[in-house]
Amino acid sequence: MGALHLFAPAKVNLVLEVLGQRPDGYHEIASVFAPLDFGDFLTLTLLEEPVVRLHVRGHAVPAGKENLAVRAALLLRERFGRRGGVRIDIEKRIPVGAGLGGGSSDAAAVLRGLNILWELGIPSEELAALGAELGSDVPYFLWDGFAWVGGRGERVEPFLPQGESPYRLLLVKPRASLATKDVFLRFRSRGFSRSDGSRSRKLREALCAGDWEALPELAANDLEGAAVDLLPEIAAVRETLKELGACAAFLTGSGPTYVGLFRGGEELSRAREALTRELPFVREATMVVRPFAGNTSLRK
Ligand SMILES: C[C@@](CO)(OP(=O)(O)O)[C@H](O)COP(=O)(O)OP(=O)(O)OC[C@H]1O[C@@H](n2ccc(N)nc2=O)[C@H](O)[C@@H]1O
Ligand SMILES: Nc1ncnc2c1ncn2[C@@H]1O[C@H](COP(=O)(O)OP(=O)(O)O)[C@@H](O)[C@H]1O
Repeated sequence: MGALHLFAPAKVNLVLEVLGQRPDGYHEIASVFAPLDFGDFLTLTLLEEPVVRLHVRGHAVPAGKENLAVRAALLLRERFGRRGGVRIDIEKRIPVGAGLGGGSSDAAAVLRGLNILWELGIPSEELAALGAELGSDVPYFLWDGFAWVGGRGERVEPFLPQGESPYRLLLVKPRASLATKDVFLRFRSRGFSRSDGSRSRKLREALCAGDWEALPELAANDLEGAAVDLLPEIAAVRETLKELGACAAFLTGSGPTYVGLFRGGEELSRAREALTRELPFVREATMVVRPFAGNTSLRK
């Protein structure tokens, strides 16, 4: 029986703008997503019995049908009627409910992997539509690289920044997690101001022109006020990152993980040591700038 090893990267939102609420209740966003060299590892092993089994090491995640990776496999089986089953092993390194997109990345990896192992030949657009049924972030993870993302997450426009990022990232998450839904609800009920999408467009243009200096100025997240309302202690994380030499500190996704951008390795090491003493999850990472692989990578 075949097996496939997959890397499911974490993401950060370099800019996250909320443009308004849609008739379906979701929010229209404009965002720049960047993939990291840090993520989960998955192994998919085909089984003869028609079952989907899950084995997880590392951070605790929901078992069974609540798990997005399992849901991705069940969705494919239901739509494409495969007889066999699959065992999904996840080495869960991305913290859960962190704004780093871990569950969505696992689900996308399972969609990509089973499309290959079960020889389904699903074209990338159709796979992305299936992904959107599982979660707003899933379509992004079916692509490989930086992307401008719009709609509720289903509009994914990959782009290739020029040159290499001069920054190292420090990801810092307090013990508590935040549910995306609660953060959007708070955003609405507090009437936090909305954006017009120009920041995301500007950042995409700057990175495509190799202007990495624009990143610390443009990095921002409209959900930050709502996340801080729900978890006031995270405001201190931002301040500490700045005091420790980050050239920018911003929230990723619906939080509560903060991203510190560092130019120098020494400052980053000092910040990492200082924060590790206080907080449970502190991790260095790099944004992965690589050529956009395009549709064909999904059909391999
Ligand atoms: C905000 C973002 C930005 O990357 O990040 P995360 O913090 O979750 O990573 C995402 O758009 C999140 O995507 P995802 O985590 O897949 O969300 P979903 O499961 O689809 O939605 C969870 C809930 O969040 C709200 N939601 C989500 C996305 C969106 N564009 N508008 C919304 O209002 C809805 O209430 C929905 O029921
Ligand atoms: N494989 C999985 N990995 C992480 N979270 C999962 C997974 N499957 C289901 N979930 C659930 O999805 C929700 C969002 O988790 P996650 O994707 O880690 O956060 P975020 O959307 O903030 O990036 C959590 O409630 C978590 O319990």
